Amino acid sequence: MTALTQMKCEACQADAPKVTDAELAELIRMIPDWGVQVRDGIMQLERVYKFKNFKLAMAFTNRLADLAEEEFHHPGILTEWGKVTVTWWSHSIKGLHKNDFIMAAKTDQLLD
Ligand SMILES: C[C@H](O)[C@H](O)[C@H]1CNC2=NC(N)=NC(=O)C2=N1
Repeated sequence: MTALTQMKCEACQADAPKVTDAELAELIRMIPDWGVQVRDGIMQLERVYKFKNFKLAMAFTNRLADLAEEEFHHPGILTEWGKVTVTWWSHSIKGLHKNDFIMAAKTDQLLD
């Protein structure tokens, strides 16, 4: 199977299917540092990245913003001193799409 980081997001229409439980179980194993949260009934992927200071946290945030624009798929981002919380879900389907797993894997690559 192609690595998530080699894939591109697809345009996610409102009628696009959410990942099934089986797909979720398979995909979440590919991004072991990410957890699943449910907020207002919406399933989301979330990871907290730690940094030495605010400047490094902000630099990562800006790289993530560029990635989101490239893929036209956008995360929730909370940037604090030494910490960035990144949350991925698909607004159009109010849940998780394969795009979110692709973007989580590509977010991890920003650390390389
Ligand atoms: C308004 C804009 O079309 C939408 O927000 C696009 C672009 N970015 C997006 N990002 C995410 N995470 N989900 C979407 O459904 C989405 N759709």
